[in-house]
Amino acid sequence: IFYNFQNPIPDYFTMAVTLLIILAAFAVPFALYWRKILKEISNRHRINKLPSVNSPAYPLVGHSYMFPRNPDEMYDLITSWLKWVMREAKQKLAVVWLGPVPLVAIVHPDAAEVVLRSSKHMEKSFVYRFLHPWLGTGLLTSGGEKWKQRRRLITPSFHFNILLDFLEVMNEQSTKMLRNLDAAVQSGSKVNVGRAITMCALDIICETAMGRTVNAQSDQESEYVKALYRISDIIQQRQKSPALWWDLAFSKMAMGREHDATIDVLHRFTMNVISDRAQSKTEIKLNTMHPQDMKRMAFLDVLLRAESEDGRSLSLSDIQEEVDTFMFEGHDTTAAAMTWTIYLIGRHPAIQARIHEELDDVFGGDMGTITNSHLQKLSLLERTIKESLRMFPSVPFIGRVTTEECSVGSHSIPAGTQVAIFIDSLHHNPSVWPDVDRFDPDRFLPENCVGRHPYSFIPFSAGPRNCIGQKFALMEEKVLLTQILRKYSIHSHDEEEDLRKQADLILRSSTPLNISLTPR
Ligand code: HEM
Repeated sequence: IFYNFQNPIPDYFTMAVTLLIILAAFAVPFALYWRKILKEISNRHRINKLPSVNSPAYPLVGHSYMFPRNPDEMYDLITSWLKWVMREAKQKLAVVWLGPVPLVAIVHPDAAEVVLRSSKHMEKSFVYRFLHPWLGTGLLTSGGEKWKQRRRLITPSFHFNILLDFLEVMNEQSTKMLRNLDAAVQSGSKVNVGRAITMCALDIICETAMGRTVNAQSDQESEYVKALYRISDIIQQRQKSPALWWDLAFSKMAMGREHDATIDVLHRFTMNVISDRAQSKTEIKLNTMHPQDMKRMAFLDVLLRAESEDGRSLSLSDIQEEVDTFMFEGHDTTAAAMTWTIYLIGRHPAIQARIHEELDDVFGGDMGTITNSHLQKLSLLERTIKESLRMFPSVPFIGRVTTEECSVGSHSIPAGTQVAIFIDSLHHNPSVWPDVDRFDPDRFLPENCVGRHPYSFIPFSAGPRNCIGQKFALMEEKVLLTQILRKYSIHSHDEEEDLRKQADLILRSSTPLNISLTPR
C-alpha cells in the first residue's frame, strides 16, 4: 500500500515510516516481554542440550509427526522410545517434543528423586486440569499453600484406627463379591473376575469415603455408578485428543454437554450425602474424640470434624472436592492393581502354590472374617502385590511442572518445564532391576531390597506428595485377593506377549483378561 506504482522512484518518507512500523511491531512486544523472551530462548537452549528420544524433532511440530492416529497407541510409542533411552542410550531422562512444548520424561530413580523428594516441584502438569471440573482443586489437583493446608488437615483421616475400621467394610463387601463369583462359577457361565473386583472396590470406597452404600455389586444401573464410569471415559478421551482441549469449543460439543451433565449427577449425589452427614454429625471434635467414637466413621465424617491449628474447618464444598477425589483415586487404582495381580498369579502356578500354602498356614481352612493379624502374616501375598505393582503400576506416569531449575547429574532442567515421571518405564529400567520382565515376588524379600535405590519402586509416587491412600490400598488388595485365593485356583489364559497395556488415567489391559476360577 505504501508503494506508488505511478512513480516507482522510492518515496523515502514512506519507506522510513514503513520501516518504523515494522520495527515497532517487533520492538513493542520485546520491550514489554524482553525478560520472558530472553528466558524462553535460554530455556530452549538448555532443553536442547538434554538427551532426546531416537526420532528427530522438527521446529514447531517436534515429535508430533510420529504420533499415531489412534490415540490409544500413543502410550506404546512413548514407552518404546523410553525403552531405547534406558537400554541403548543409557540415559536417565529424555525430551519428547509435544509440538513446540518440551516434555522431560524421567525413567531413572536418580532423576525421579530430584523431582519428587523436593518440596519445590509439587505443581501438577497441565493434563490434570481436565480433572478440575469434577474434582475442583482437591488434594490430587491443587498446588501451593492450598495443597499444604489440605494435606495437613486430611492426613488424620488415614489414621490406623480408622483404617482398621474399614477392614470390616472390606470383609463385608468382599464376601458379597465371593458370593457373586461362586454363583457364576457354579452356573458354568464365564467369570469376569476384573469386573467383580472393580464393583467390589467401588462399593468399598463409597462406604468408606461417604458412609453410603451404592450397591454397585448388585445394582449396576445406579445413576451415580454409571456417571462415575462415563466421566472417567470422557476425561480420558479429552486428555488424549488435543482437539478436545479448548474449553469453550468443548462445552459446545455433544461430548462437552454430556460431560457437564454427568458432573452434575456426580456433584448432586456427593453434595446430598455430605449435607445429610453434616446435619447428623455430633459436635465432638476430632482431636478430642475417643477411638471408640471413631468407630465406623467414613472419611467424610472425619473431614467434617477436621480442624486446622488456627481452628478453621473445611466448608461443605471443600469436603466435596476431597470426597470426589477419593472416589476417583480410591477404587479404579486398586481394582486395576488387583486384577493384574490375579492375572499374574494365574500365569505362575509355582508362585500360586506357595501363596495357597501361605493362606492355608494362616487360616487353616477357615473361610471367616479376615483380621489385621491375619494380614500381617501374609508376607508372600504382599510381595506378590508389590511385584505386580512393579510390572503393572496402576498409575503409569505422573506429571509435574518444575518451579525452579533443577539438576540431574550434568543435566539441567529449567524452571517451568513440564516433567513426566514414567513409573512404568522406571519399574522396567534394566540398570535397576535385573531380569526386568521376569515376575519374581522375591525381589521384595528384605535381603533382596538391601542397597536398592529408594526411588526405584514408586507405584504410590514418593516424597511429600505421595499417595495418601497407600495403606488403605494394600489392606484392600490383601483382603480381596485372600477371599478369592482361599477358595479358588486361578488360571490366566492370555499370554504375556499378547497383552497390550493401555494407559489412560489408569494402566489396564486393552482387552478384558481371560481368567478362569476352579474351586480348590
Ligand atoms: C493401588 C492403588 C493406588 C495407587 C497405585 C495409587 C497411586 C497414586 C499415585 C502414583 C499418586 C501420585 C499422583 C500424582 O502425583 O499425580 C497418588 C496420589 C493420591 N492418591 Fe493414590 N493410589 C492408589 C490408591 C489410592 C486410594 C485407595 C486412595 C484413597 C482412598 C488414594 C488417594 C490418593 C490421593 C488423595 C492422592 C493425592 C495425594 C496428594 O497429592 O497429596 N489413592 N496415588
